[in-house]
Amino acid sequence: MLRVAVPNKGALSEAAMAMLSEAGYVQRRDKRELVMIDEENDVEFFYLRPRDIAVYVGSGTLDVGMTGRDLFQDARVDHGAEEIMGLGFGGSTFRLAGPAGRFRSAEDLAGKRIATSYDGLLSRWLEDQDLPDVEVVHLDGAVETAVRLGVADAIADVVETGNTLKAAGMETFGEPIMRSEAIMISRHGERPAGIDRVSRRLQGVLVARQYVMMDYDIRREHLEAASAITPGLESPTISPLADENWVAVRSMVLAKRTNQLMDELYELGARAILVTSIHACRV
Ligand SMILES: Nc1ncnc2c1ncn2[C@@H]1O[C@H](COP(=O)(O)OP(=O)(O)OP(=O)(O)O)[C@@H](O)[C@H]1O
Ligand SMILES: O=P(O)(O)OC[C@H]1O[C@H](OP(=O)(O)OP(=O)(O)O)[C@H](O)[C@@H]1O
Ligand SMILES: [Mg+2]
Repeated sequence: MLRVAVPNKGALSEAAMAMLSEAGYVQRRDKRELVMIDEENDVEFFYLRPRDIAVYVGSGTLDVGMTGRDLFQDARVDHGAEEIMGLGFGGSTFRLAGPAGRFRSAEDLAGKRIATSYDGLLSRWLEDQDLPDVEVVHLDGAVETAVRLGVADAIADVVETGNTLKAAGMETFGEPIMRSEAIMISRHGERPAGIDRVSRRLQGVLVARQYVMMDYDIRREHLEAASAITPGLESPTISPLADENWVAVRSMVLAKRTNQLMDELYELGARAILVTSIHACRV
């Protein structure tokens, strides 16, 4: 049975469970359940702190897990586990910040104290910088308050909307240290049985969320131009119509481009343009 780690709380938890449900897996209904066996799919889910998931997978105790890329790199278990796919949610940046107007670039950090909950990530970044005498101050959370309370001069933290920083009178400076999203990690070495099936299912969810199905009729002489507008993932499906001067075309397109593509196709002469959502798919 494949053993999969899922975030039990925090920013990634609900989206991770929603994605697994969409991929056809049974998820826990009660927050107190720590393990959930999905007999039919031969998978066992363990609900764990997202920060600990890299440790379980990295040590080989669990086969795969969902966590944040920033948390994975922070755990420094890169020899034990590897990222196998991005999951398209939980996006954030990991950035330096300080009191508004105090720092202009990372170079201004020489001799300063930086508070963070991600010491592994910050220390690794510092190793590549030429910044003498920087002290890393570990805090468990709410690091935005560290400067006001005098335990640090700057912070390095997760920034999504930036609202938390703003409310604390802080602003970011320098380039982001990293860009993160939820990822799937797998233990190194021999690929656990069943892992390809799980990742194919999740890939299917990602595609079903991003794409829609577009159908339209077009005169044969415009088919080539229309196919160039909607090339599909592999190539569009072309079906004959009763009127042999016309064909029906079916193609997957990016949902966010739907209206733009319909405009272009209409102007080319396409008619009866229909868009339907994709409930599930395997690509
Ligand atoms: N707005 C956000 N706030 C916090 N984390 C976010 C946000 N958006 C995405 N994330 C991601 O969620 C993960 C952090 O999750 P979580 O907040 O559960 O961890 P934590 O801060 O270590 O735990 P806790 O807050 O329970 O102490 C990281 O991968 C982070 O990049
Ligand atoms: O840019 P924003 O959208 O405001 O989000 C980022 C904030 O959210 C996280 O805190 P969290 O809620 O996890 O609390 P914590 O600091 O105690 O971990 C993170 O540490 C930032 O404080
Ligand atoms: Mg947090």
